[in-house]
Amino acid sequence: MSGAVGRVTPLTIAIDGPSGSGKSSVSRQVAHRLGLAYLDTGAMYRAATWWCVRQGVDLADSGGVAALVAAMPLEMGLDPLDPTVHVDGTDIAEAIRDSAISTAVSAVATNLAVRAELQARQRAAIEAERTGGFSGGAGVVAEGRDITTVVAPDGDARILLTASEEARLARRARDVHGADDAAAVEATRDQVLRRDRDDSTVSQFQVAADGVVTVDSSDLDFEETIAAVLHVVATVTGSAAGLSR
Ligand SMILES: Nc1ncnc2c1ncn2[C@@H]1O[C@H](COP(=O)(O)OP(=O)(O)OP(=O)(O)O)[C@@H](O)[C@H]1O
Ligand SMILES: Nc1ccn([C@H]2C[C@H](O)[C@@H](COP(=O)(O)O)O2)c(=O)n1
Repeated sequence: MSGAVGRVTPLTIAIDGPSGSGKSSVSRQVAHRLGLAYLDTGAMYRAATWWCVRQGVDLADSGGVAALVAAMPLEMGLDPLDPTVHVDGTDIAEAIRDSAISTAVSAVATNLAVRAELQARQRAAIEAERTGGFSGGAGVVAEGRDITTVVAPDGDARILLTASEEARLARRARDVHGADDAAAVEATRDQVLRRDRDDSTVSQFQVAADGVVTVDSSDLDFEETIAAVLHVVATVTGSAAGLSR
């Protein structure tokens, strides 16, 4: 529980961006510091992919995949300090980060019926946080690729978090390979750039939509990026909400 009970106006903060831009790590910290819940929508697409692989469906079978995802018993835990992902009672938080899932996830995320199903669940989770849920009604930071544009276009703050291709590849290489030398960066290219190419066929996350504020983290360190996002939240919500919560 965030201790946010009794606060007046719930906040929905929507953050989109390409792979490696820092959405997940920055959103978690922003949510924690503001006493909000944290919704990792990418984890939901990863969970759907894990579930389909587990059930043995061919990911190219769009009808089969859509039917499985429609019935997927997914539970998302929205504590920013300990976000959890369970499907059918199994904790899959680690399994969905496997490189096999990272490689396959775009095939599921570009299935339009899957998107409609998960977007509906995401809207429901956001609404639940505006009235109760983990945050006690304080609200949520939801991040992904289509949150500012499709899932929460009326969000109180909408941010596109970007970074140069070079910065994103280096960050992901350090995460996955523990180094950002040329070999590590090359080995990361598919998981960052090819995935972004595939994912951008169904979502718009490379350029900010109308009313969405861009934060470019290429030359910012982690703390500076969090501060920049908090500053945008405080500015666009028209109060000190983003700083005092
Ligand atoms: N401003 C920053 N400066 C340096 N490193 C950063 C910055 N922001 C995030 N990072 C680091 O970059 C890595 C990738 O960040 P993160 O996983 O949050 O990106 P993402 O946009 O959610 O990626 P994906 O969509 O592929 O899951 C993490 O190790 C994170 O700590
Ligand atoms: N709102 C979203 C969130 C994620 N996706 C897709 C794009 C990614 O390939 C995949 C996993 O996301 P990640 O954990 O890397 O942020 O899910 C999407 O299409 N829409």
